[in-house]
Amino acid sequence: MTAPSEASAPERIATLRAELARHDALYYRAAQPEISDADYDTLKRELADLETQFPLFAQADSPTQRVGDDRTSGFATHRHRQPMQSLDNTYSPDELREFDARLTKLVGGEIGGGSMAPAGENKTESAGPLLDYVVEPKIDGVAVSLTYERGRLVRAVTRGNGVEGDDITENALTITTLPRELARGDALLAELGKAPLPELIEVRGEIFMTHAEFERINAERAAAGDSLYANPRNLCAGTIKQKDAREVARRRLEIALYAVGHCEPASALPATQHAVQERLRAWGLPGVEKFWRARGADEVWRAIGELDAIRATFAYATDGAVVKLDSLALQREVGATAKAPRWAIAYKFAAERAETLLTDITCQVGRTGVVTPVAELRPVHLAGTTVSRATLHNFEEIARKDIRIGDWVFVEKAGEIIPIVVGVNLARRMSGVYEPPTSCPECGTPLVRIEGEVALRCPNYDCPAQVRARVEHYASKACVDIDGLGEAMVATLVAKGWVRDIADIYRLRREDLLTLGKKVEKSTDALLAAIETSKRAELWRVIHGLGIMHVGAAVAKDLARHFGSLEALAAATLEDFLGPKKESLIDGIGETMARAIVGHFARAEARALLSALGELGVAPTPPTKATSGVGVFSGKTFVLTGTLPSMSRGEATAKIEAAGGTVSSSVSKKTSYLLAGEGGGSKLEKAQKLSVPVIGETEFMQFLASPASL
Ligand SMILES: NC(=O)c1ccc[n+]([C@@H]2O[C@H](COP(=O)([O-])OP(=O)(O)OC[C@H]3O[C@@H](n4cnc5c(N)ncnc54)[C@H](O)[C@@H]3O)[C@@H](O)[C@H]2O)c1
Ligand SMILES: [Zn+2]
Repeated sequence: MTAPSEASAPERIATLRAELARHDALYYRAAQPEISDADYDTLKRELADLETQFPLFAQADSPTQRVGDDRTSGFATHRHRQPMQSLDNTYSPDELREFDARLTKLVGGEIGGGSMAPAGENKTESAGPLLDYVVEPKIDGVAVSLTYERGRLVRAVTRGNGVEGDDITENALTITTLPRELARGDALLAELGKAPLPELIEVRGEIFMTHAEFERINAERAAAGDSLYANPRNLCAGTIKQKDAREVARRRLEIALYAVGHCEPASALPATQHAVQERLRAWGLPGVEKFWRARGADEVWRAIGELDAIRATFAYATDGAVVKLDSLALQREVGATAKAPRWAIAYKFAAERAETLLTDITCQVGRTGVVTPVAELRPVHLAGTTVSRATLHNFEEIARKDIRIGDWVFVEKAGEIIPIVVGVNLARRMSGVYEPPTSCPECGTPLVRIEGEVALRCPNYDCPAQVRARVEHYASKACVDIDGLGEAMVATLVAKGWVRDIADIYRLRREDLLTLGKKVEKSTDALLAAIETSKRAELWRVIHGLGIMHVGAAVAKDLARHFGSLEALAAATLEDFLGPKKESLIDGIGETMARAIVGHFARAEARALLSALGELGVAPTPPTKATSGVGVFSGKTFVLTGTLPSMSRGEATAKIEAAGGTVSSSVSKKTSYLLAGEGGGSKLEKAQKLSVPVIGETEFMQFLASPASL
């Protein structure tokens, strides 16, 4: 691209600013970015370069000068005692060296003494003494500031615009590994007076979601026919901004702390970043997986290489290394710009990218008939694996990226995420337009587009692809769990014409199954026994197995608890789910879901299936009150009393229910635990009289974290 002239620069600058502002809103507020981080960083770099080149057009409120704003409506805002900044970032090793050179010059003669290596030991060309750094993984999550007063957690706030952020305390409290109280530190340190608890401290870190949790949620969504989340960072950002803490509790978020903002008294802090890390750990705060101490640019570079080599083994996504000056005194001395500290830099790892030929776009038909395009690629080596297929999400995305069969495309793999086609090499384009299919690749039925959805669907309930997926889902571990009825077996049964819907599983005949091969008697009998057992599966498993849109396992459990039978659920009307003002009457089930459920059972096929299942002897086991939930508190009944130190009753209730327990309002012999805070009166007496165990918040959190202690 040719650089704009003085005349055309203002226009390009204005375009870039508007584009960046749009992407900021998509990324920080909606948690639904349209472009990759690397593409975003490229745009931002172009703007920064233009602003340097044409200082006349530089502006204090340019996206290059401020922190992206994550504040959303519905949250109280809270001012940080010390601003939360962003980090300057680079993808270039040379710029990393420049960063070190700049700092070395800045603090030049002033360093010395104990922390420095003798000059003779240093093998680089740099003339000055080497600086001490800490190299940390850059966790790809959402920045958060926690305030502890006298050791007790009082608040969690997002970065917001850097000056003030959203108060997400209630949501953050669903993170089971987040300590409500700081530990008094290592006994030895405490004895030496080295880990005093500060009066007030703002601890900074990152809320994130592990790959495993991300995949669990996506698998559940896939099973429910919902669209998939793009990556753990976006899902985490969206989750932490949920308005209902119960929804947050359903997804397991985690946290790592790596820095301190404000601290009173300042003397409670050590003098270096590496010691801060150790101190945070001594206070019981989860820290980063690993950090490196490095002296000078060479060692920093080596540490970054080591991090890059092991970061794939971390449970969470990292998108770079953060290099920080170790001495806090020097950090203060070099200070910060409006947007980022001068004493730190993020070195970002570029997502690995490869170019290859798109040989075809095939279409997969899912359980609910949704047609998903898949890119078939000439096999290419990428981030340690051979990639021959990549997801294209939906047809709208193909149109937006203007992808055509026969194109040379760029494929990227960031972290563990499935490869995606990020764009087309237009210079090598040969072929014409791509037209999405108009009929089902499996059964030929014309495809339809449902109002308000981007997806194309095959509307044929008997479409073999949908039947296979439906039966597989019903028989899967997440549903009624019929051992022996996996993908291959289901495909065979459907191909034979023996199974045309879920109910046909219960019509399978032994003599037919025995024709499937020699020596299949044993496996046939095992399969038939498993099918028989599934007739008594827990109600929520059968509900989940029906494949109602938007209904995953968690919702199925709520429905089972609330309705108690398939018949009652199928007979429910919208009024059973929503009040006169469309407010939700059943926890966790909003309007979209309610409409999907009622709509599902309004279909003749769904009702026919239910009565067939009943006639064939399928009689799911309804939840009994005491064992309705799943989770560490399954079968336990709690009563709450008094004021808990760090959570409201609503929060405590949400946690208990999310873990499968129930909360009741009065103490009886059936009460498992009384969760008591300050000022619990009559309930406490009654519990003691009935010998109901009384626990405090700390024990409660311990139970949650390690159920073995129950
Ligand atoms: N794709 C998009 O549309 C889009 C839009 C806006 C921003 N972004 C991405 O976000 C970046 C800018 O966001 P940003 O201002 O949050 O900066 P950043 O994410 O690049 O770096 C700053 C953040 O890193 C985090 N961090 C993680 N580990 C850390 C550690 N060990 N020490 C210190 N901080 C650590 C902190 O939350 C800090 O706020 C862009 O460079 C881009 O990659 C993407
Ligand atoms: Zn079809």
